[in-house]
Amino acid sequence: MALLEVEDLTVNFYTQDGTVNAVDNLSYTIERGEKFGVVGESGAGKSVTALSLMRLIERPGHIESGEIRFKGQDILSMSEDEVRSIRGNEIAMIFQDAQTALNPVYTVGEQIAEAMRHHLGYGKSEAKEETIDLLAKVGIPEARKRYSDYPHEFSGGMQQRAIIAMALSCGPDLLICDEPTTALDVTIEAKILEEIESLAEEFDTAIQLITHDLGVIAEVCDRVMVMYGGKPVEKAPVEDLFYDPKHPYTVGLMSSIPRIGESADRLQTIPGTMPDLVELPPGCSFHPRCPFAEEACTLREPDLLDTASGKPASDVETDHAAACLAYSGDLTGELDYTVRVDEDPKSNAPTSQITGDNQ
Ligand SMILES: Nc1ncnc2c1ncn2[C@@H]1O[C@H](COP(=O)(O)OP(=O)(O)OP(=O)(O)O)[C@@H](O)[C@H]1O
Repeated sequence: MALLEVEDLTVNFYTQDGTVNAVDNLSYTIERGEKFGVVGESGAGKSVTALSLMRLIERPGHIESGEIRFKGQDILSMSEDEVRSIRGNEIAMIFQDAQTALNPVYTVGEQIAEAMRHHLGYGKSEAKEETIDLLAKVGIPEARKRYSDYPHEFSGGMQQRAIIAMALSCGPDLLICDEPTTALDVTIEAKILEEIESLAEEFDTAIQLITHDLGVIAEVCDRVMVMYGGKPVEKAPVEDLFYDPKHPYTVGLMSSIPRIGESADRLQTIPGTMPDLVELPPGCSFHPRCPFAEEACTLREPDLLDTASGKPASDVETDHAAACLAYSGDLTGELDYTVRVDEDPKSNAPTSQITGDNQ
């Protein structure tokens, strides 16, 4: 049994402009200790998916259907008390904006110690010593002294480290990180990502890392799901995704990874924007932006298929799946792109360039 099994999750928001289908029939699994990336542009449904796992979707949002099984138990059918005992304890979450997660009126150390006392039943001095240990582990210098500092006395990077310490304080099995480094300087970003990765390894915590940046995924994750318009368009082990992307949207995302030393005007981005989720285009929702789109793409919505066999990903064991008519044999042309992967000496992340007639 996987640690987390999300099956056919559908989440809508009932707005004045109409029903926003933010997450549409989404399925994925995360194994124990696995680092799973979720990537896509703004509005793809990444955060709504994460909030659903913690059952934190509020009006006008509603989880319409699906199952979210954590260690085999369906989170969606649990009582509010049961969910509360899992939240922040077995499943922890780190948000982009650390400041909102720290309470300004308590010292950083007290907040973490309090979480430990509450969830783990530690005594006062035990919780304090454990907190100091944890602060040191996440890279806060002079942790004993900083224990009594208030959040405003910490820099942005330090605050984010404190949030990581808080999230890990109860030894969660799953850590959801939603854009954990977006608000930070790039040099601090790399360090924090390393920190998250090595701590997750030490605590054997699985990670669901949400980002719009494939470079961040390459640094940290084992497997990745690319989302577009509330649906997964590609799922693969990270290496396969980088060296052999199968969905044109993924290819477009890869060509937008900035490379150190490369001027911004040479970067390609995918023309167009995410469609309006109230009125999705017919057929494949990516077709208006896809350089390979044909008439069939405007008519038929592609299923997520195993790219090797063309069989539905829901029916077969698949390592690499994509939702594109190219894999069901419904396209007359080819997906004509080549991906060049350059190993960047300054980072572990491969970066890619797209060449080909259609780019
Ligand atoms: N409270 C809300 N009310 C109405 N619509 C919402 C609400 N929250 C999210 N949505 C809609 O759900 C869709 C998915 O949003 P979500 O925040 O999950 O995207 P995302 O991929 O996480 O993007 P970002 O990277 O900007 O956070 C968007 O179209 C958004 O407008």
